[in-house]
Amino acid sequence: MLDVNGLNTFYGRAHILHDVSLSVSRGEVIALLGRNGAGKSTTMKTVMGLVRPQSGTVRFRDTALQNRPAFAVCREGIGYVPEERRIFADLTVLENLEVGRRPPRDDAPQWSEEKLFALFPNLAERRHNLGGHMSGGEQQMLTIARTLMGNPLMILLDEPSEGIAPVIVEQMAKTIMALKSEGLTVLLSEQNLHFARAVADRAYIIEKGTIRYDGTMSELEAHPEVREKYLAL
Ligand SMILES: Nc1ncnc2c1ncn2[C@@H]1O[C@H](COP(=O)(O)OP(=O)(O)OP(=O)(O)O)[C@@H](O)[C@H]1O
Repeated sequence: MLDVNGLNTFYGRAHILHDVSLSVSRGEVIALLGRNGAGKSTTMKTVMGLVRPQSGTVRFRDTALQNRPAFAVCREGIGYVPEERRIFADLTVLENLEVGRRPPRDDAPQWSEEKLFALFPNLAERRHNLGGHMSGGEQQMLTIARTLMGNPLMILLDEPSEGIAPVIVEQMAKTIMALKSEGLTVLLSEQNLHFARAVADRAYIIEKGTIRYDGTMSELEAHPEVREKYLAL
């Protein structure tokens, strides 16, 4: 569904991504693993058209996306949840969701507020609360829920477990599994191998902007030396 090939991305003169290639098939949950500063966010931003690659291609269902602006990438059906949660602090939970509403697509799971409240019970209880009054974990859930209101075919989640309480991390893993069972395709970035283990089918490991490893989660289990070399354990 998503095919990224040979991406080279620079910030100014700093060469950040080196020939990054990865692919995600329909219905898969794929983890992009790596330590702080390895290039996970830059990979996502490049796919989303927020940062322009100097070379390489991004194809989504046979449409070339490289060098397309972010709004066009969203319109093709890719939703993006950045690391810094971007909720509207002075809108209620319901209003935040309404902002994300886009027309349904025939070939993507369709979401309504009620369906999302079933998936995120914490948000249901607080539907009339202001976004700014929610905890970090709830804001993270709200950002994901608002992205789903756009009825995407695929979502990119940048470090969904970062900076949230352990009990919410567990809920987050369950939510991602529920999204997968709805047929949504997911690419998530993580430093937390434990979280990735719980949700992902396959993983890529990135270090210094280079993909060092790819394989199924069980293959990664069988290679402790890879985990030790490239991941925070
Ligand atoms: N806007 C920017 N300008 C210059 N350098 C940047 C910029 N954003 C990120 N970098 C650098 O690019 C490299 C990759 O950063 P990136 O944010 O993609 O890493 P990451 O794997 O997502 O890690 P993190 O968990 O810290 O976000 C780092 O060395 C970082 O310092």
